[in-house]
Amino acid sequence: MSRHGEPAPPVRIVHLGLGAFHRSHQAWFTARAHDASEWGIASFTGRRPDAALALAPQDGLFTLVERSAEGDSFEVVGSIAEAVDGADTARLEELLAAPATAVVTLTVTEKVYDDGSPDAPLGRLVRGLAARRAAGGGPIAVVSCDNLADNRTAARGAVVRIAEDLDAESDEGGLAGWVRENVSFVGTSVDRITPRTTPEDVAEVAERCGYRDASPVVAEPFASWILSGDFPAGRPAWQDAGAQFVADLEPFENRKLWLLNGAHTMLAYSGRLRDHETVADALEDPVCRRAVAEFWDEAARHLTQPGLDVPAYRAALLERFANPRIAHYLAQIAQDGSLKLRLRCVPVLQAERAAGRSGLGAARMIAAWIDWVSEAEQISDPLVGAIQEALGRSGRERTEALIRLVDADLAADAAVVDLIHGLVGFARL
Ligand SMILES: NC(=O)c1ccc[n+]([C@@H]2O[C@H](COP(=O)([O-])OP(=O)(O)OC[C@H]3O[C@@H](n4cnc5c(N)ncnc54)[C@H](O)[C@@H]3O)[C@@H](O)[C@H]2O)c1
Ligand SMILES: O=P(O)(O)OC[C@@H](O)[C@@H](O)[C@H](O)[C@H](O)CO
Repeated sequence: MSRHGEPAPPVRIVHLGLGAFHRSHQAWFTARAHDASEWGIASFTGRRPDAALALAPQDGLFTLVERSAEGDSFEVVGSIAEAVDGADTARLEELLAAPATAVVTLTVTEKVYDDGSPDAPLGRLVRGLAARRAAGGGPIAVVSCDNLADNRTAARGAVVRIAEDLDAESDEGGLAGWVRENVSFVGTSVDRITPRTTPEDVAEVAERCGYRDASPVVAEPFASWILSGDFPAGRPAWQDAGAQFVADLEPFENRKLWLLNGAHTMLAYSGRLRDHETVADALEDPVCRRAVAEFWDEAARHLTQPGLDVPAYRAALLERFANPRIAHYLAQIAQDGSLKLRLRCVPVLQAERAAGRSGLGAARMIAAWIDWVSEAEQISDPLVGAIQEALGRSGRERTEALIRLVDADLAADAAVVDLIHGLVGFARL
């Protein structure tokens, strides 16, 4: 794949976290805008250079395979003008200092918002913002596209904290104040199921398209992007591809995080315990499906704002999850569970308890996680050490220690601990 000498669109967007989802979502929305020729993306990898090494030789071009239950369609996406190794902080700082750069987007995974080390993505971003301040590059928008509740506040909090630390170390100071005045943090709810690309996908693109793409991306046809916030230096016409701009993001965010991501997490743990590999497999199992429906009933009681149309959203989710041609592996979704439960399950459990109900459906999700971490050969989680320590205990005390890693208040509520302890084992074969 190559641009055959045609120029890439000029870089006006910097992205951190060059993964599969960024390409099926923000890069695709940007390529679909009527002003796409004015908005190129420089996309930086996170921990490893691999994704940049695969894309750079093909001029940033890649194939999006849109996979529906009926078949695949193929589209070359041209919005990534540069694919860069995240370790190249000189290029990042140069681009962020440039007044033409108007937007920074992030898909760095949920746990990275708690990582303030200088070489983590947000540390790099803050050094880039310092370069922008020094160069007089002007205001800019930072758009978090990670599955976090109130991701705008999470991004702002993390960036300002790191800027304050830098201020404390420097003689000049003032960076945190500059960030507060010049960086507009935009909140989003993002949605497009994008599993990891497999070698079979690479082979399929070669066969069906007649060219070699080292790094295609596979996604479902559905795509949604709901945004809230200002873009002081402009943005692409993402609405052309269906993006929605709203004043109050929270109801949409909760609907997506609780119903879609919550169901994913429930299916991941209950499904793995019952030997299923993918979301579609687990959904066919009545035990897993009942657990999802019960959790959804609880979540729906707290999704009452007009316009959310929860019954239609649930029906659409069942259809999306059941797509037999999307192999979305439960093992991938199961990663970082302590953090994901906090976002996808705990708010529903708390809301149910506050309303005087048990929260049985949400409690089941935590019970399934406890069972899964007890059995898993490998646990990928920012709290893996503490999880292992808790697993060394026994009985109710063990359950309580594991719940504490998800939420300290829940662990302090004896009725919740008893409820979850009694549910452990519900999904085992
Ligand atoms: N895949 C999806 O269906 C989907 C849908 C909606 C939202 N999201 C959001 O996008 C995020 C990324 O998803 P993806 O499928 O592209 O994953 P991915 O693994 O393909 O990409 C994640 C990117 O973040 C970087 N990263 C991860 N952990 C890091 C760390 N500790 N330090 C530095 N960089 C790190 C990786 O290097 C990579 O560039 C998710 O965590 C989620 O918040 C994903
Ligand atoms: O991407 P993660 O690992 O945070 O979560 C796994 C899935 O629940 C998630 O990626 C969904 O597929 C996605 O949020 C759908 O839009």
